[in-house]
Amino acid sequence: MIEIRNISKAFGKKQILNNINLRVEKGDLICLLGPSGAGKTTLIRLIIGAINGDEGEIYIRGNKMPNLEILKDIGFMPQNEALYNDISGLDNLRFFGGLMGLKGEGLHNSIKEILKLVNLEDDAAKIVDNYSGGMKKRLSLAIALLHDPDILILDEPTVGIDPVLRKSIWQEFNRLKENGKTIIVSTHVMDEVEKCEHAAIIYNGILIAYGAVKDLAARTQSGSIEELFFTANGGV
Ligand SMILES: Nc1ncnc2c1ncn2[C@@H]1O[C@H](COP(=O)(O)OP(=O)(O)OP(=O)(O)O)[C@@H](O)[C@H]1O
Repeated sequence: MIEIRNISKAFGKKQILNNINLRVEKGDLICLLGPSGAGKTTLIRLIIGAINGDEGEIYIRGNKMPNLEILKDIGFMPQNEALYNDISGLDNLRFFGGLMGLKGEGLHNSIKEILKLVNLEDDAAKIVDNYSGGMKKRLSLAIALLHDPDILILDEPTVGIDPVLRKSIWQEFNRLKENGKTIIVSTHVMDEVEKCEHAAIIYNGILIAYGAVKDLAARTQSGSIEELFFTANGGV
C-alpha cells in the first residue's frame, strides 16, 4: 500500500534520514516513534511529497509520489496547524471541505459528524484565533478526517489534547482502521505506541526497528519499547 524504498535526506550537511525502508499494508495502523529531532516529520513530508528525497522512492498503491490523484485520498494533519485564524472553526471546515470537493448536504453532514468526534460542536462558531492550542489541534484533525480519506497521515495528532479526548481519538483511529483505513501516526509518547498494531522506531534518522508492537516489546529485557532507544544509544 505505502512503500518507502531506500529513502535518504540531508538538509545542508546534516543527514536527517538514512536509507529508510518501510512497507505499510492497507488497513494498518502504524506509529512512527522517535525522540524529538529523529526525523519523523521529515519522513512524513517525504511520504506526502511535500519535499523530495535525495535518494530513494515512495510509492502509494503502486504510484510514485508525489502524485496529485493519490494526494486527494490522503488526510494529512501537519504538526503545526495550517488554519485560518481570522475565521471560525466552522468556516475553516467549510473552506477545506470545499477544497476537497465536498458540498451541500454532504459537506454539512460530514462537518456535523466530525465536530462531534473532536468535541468542538459548541465552539465551532468561534474565531479560531480565540481557540486554545488543544482546540486548534482538534480542528486540524477534523480537517484531515473530513473528506473520509483512505489514508491518514497524522503528525503528532494528540499533542496538547487532554487524556479523555485523547482516548476517544485513539478509539476513533482504531475504528477507522477496522473500516480499512491505513493510518500513520507519529508520536514521541511511548504509551501511544501500544495503541498501534505496528511501530517504526526512528532514532537519529535511522529506522532501528520495525514490526508488530508486541514483538518489538518482547525483544527487550524489560518488555518495554523504550529500551530499544537505550540500546540504540549504546545502553546509556
Ligand atoms: N527544512 C529544514 N531545514 C533544515 N533542517 C531541517 C529542516 N526540517 C527539519 N530539519 C532538521 O531535521 C531534523 C529532524 O527534524 P524532524 O522535524 O523531522 O524531527 P521529528 O522527529 O519530527 O521531531 P519532533 O518530534 O520534535 O517533531 C532536526 O534536526 C531538524 O532541525
